[in-house]
Amino acid sequence: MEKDCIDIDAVLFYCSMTRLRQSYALMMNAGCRLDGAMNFVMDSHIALVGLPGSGKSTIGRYLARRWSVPFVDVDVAIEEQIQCSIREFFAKEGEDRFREVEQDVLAQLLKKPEKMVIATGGGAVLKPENRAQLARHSLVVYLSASPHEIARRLQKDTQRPLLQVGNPLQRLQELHGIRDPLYKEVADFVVAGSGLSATQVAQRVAMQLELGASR
Ligand SMILES: Nc1ncnc2c1ncn2[C@@H]1O[C@H](COP(=O)(O)OP(=O)(O)O)[C@@H](O)[C@H]1O
Ligand SMILES: O=C(O)C1=C[C@@H](OP(=O)(O)O)[C@@H](O)[C@H](O)C1
Ligand SMILES: [Mg+2]
Repeated sequence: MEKDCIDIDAVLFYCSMTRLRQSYALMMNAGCRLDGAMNFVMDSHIALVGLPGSGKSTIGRYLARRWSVPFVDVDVAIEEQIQCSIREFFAKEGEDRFREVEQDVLAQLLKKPEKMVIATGGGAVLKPENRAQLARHSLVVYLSASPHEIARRLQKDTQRPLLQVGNPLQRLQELHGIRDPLYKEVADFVVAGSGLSATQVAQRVAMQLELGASR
């Protein structure tokens, strides 16, 4: 083994990437806006997972625009299929039936060859089949946010059936307890969003992916 042989190009490349990451992180922390995307080629779908209200739909739309790729919100695709709102469907058919439709729609989307940004529904990770499909066909980003912050964001929400309860914060804490390990299990990256604006979170996700993601 040639143990004294060092690939100087590799070392220099590593150093420059480290500097670039540090500069990028400093700019983010200083609240700089980066409107122009780096030359980022998506070689798989990018799927966002996280609790309802963590920002999957908002941030997914931003990322797709930034990278000029299609954006698909699984909840919207489900509503097109069921021809009514998710809230109505929950009331009429129940959560188990909703989960079956969700599984079907997600699997169809993940099979598409054109690479896109996908905002999943907060409960998509509950089925092991969905976690396996996500891990196989996409790079998964977990947008983590605290139940307290999400409860504040969704104070006026009437569309998320699971949160139409007397104490939405408590429900979010329960959902967090069950789902946080599942989000972490399936995620390639975790981006913590508490205390940040949606734009800041989106830029953090962009930074992570543009500087180092591939599957
Ligand atoms: N980081 C954030 N800071 C503040 N508000 C946010 C943030 N991310 C999302 N929001 C707001 O929270 C609400 C829910 O966001 P949404 O993208 O629909 O979440 P999800 O798709 O994960 O359920 C929206 O009103 C959105 O504008
Ligand atoms: O957490 C959940 O189980 C759900 C989250 C919703 O999507 P968002 O996470 O976009 O709110 C939607 O799929 C449905 O109401 C169920
Ligand atoms: Mg959503």
